[in-house]
Amino acid sequence: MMNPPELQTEEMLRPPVNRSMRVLDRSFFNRRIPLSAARIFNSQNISAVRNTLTKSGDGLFLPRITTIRKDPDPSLAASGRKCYLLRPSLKHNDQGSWGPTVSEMVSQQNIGVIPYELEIGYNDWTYQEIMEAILPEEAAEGELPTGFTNVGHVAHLNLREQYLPHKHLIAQVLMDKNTSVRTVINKVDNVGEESEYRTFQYEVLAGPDDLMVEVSEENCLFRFDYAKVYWNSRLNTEHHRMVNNFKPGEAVCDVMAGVGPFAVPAGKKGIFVWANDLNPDSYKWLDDAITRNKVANYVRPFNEDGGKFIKRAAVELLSTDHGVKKVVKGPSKRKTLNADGPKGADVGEQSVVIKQPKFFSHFVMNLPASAITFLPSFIGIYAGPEFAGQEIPMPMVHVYTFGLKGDDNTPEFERICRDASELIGAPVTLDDPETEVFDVRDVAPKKRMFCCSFRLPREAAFRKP
Ligand SMILES: C[S@@+](CC[C@H](N)C(=O)[O-])C[C@H]1O[C@@H](n2cnc3c(N)ncnc32)[C@H](O)[C@@H]1O
Repeated sequence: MMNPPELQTEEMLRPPVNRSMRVLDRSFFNRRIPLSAARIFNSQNISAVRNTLTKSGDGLFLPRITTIRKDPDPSLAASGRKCYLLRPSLKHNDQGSWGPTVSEMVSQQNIGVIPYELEIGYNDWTYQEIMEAILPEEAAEGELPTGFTNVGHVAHLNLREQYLPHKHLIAQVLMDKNTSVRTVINKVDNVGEESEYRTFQYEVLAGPDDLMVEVSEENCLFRFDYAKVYWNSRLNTEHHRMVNNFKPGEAVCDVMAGVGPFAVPAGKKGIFVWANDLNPDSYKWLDDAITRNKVANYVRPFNEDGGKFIKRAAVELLSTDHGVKKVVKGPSKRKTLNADGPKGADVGEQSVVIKQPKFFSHFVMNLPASAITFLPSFIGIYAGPEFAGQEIPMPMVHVYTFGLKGDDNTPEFERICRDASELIGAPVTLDDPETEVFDVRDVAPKKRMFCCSFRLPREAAFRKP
């Protein structure tokens, strides 16, 4: 472990640089750094010495490096003697570099100043620091591939072209530095972006090709094969926001439910959800999540095309009798004396049946690339003879879509409402206080994901074919 002689100590406190490394060589990062240390004569004084030297700025400041160490002399170390690492510019053999605090402590015989060789290695550097040391120079300009999404034990990278020659190296360091990561994958092309089930093509860069993951969201546990179904951990805030719109006892139709990140947490809140997805694998893992999270009383899975499901579900809900028995607390104290008990007595718990409503209060369609094109399915949704004479509350429709990113979103919001109006054949306008276009998140430099929520216009819902 020889240091290049021209290196100054300060430089050695950064990881050594090797931009031609292709296979991870952890030992390359080992260094012995000549420093000085304060030998603490009285072990009772350790924290006092450390506090004084930290305050005066004479201590070594290097994140993650322990500055209180065993004395380098083995016989002193054996008797518990410690030393405190000092700033690199303070040299044990140059009293002129000590400064007033160290000089005074030495003259009072609190400390001695001794040479200390600090051994430092791969484990002492962060992922970021190692990336800066091994990736091409542009990396220093803040272009580091630090962004990855964690799905259970899988780290999912989407590496830019310039990093592809270093992909295995990046993956290995990423895995070393994140103990919960067991497999690192990289998205290989954009074909998956447009795939029917919103899955993607990937290559495994490190660890086993095992994408069976377990993730937790909103206190619900999901298990699924990430290679076969859609999941995006970055949507958790949006899932939470949407579920907050639903009230216990309401019925919700989740038209493109995936493995259930809206449906299952909503079920836990006592909301009746009919959750559908066209992908048989999504259906399988949605069903699994329903059982796993014990929401089968509230969430029912379906596996068909969303466009057809919208009308069919509306009709079937009307003729479905379903309820959930629930134990609720009665009023805590009796107000009057009656035959059942004395005044002031606790009436305790009682069992009630929460009936599934006959009409959906919300329809959710999260398939931003094309969900808006499913809006014509709402035309005439309540025009069938089975609905005649019913008093039907109009549902809220929440449709996700992509749009252009700009400083002012208003033109894009208006464009989305215009598209929705055209497709549904009735006005959807921002003048209606119930209409909202919510800015969900950035998906690319010029692309954003929005959610357009509006009350289904009656004229669309009752229009005869
Ligand atoms: C963007 S994902 C959203 C999944 C889930 N709602 C979420 O928030 O994570 C879109 C889902 O729509 C499903 N899908 C695609 N085409 C569909 C269709 N015609 N009918 C129903 N579901 C469809 C996909 O399989 C995928 O699970």
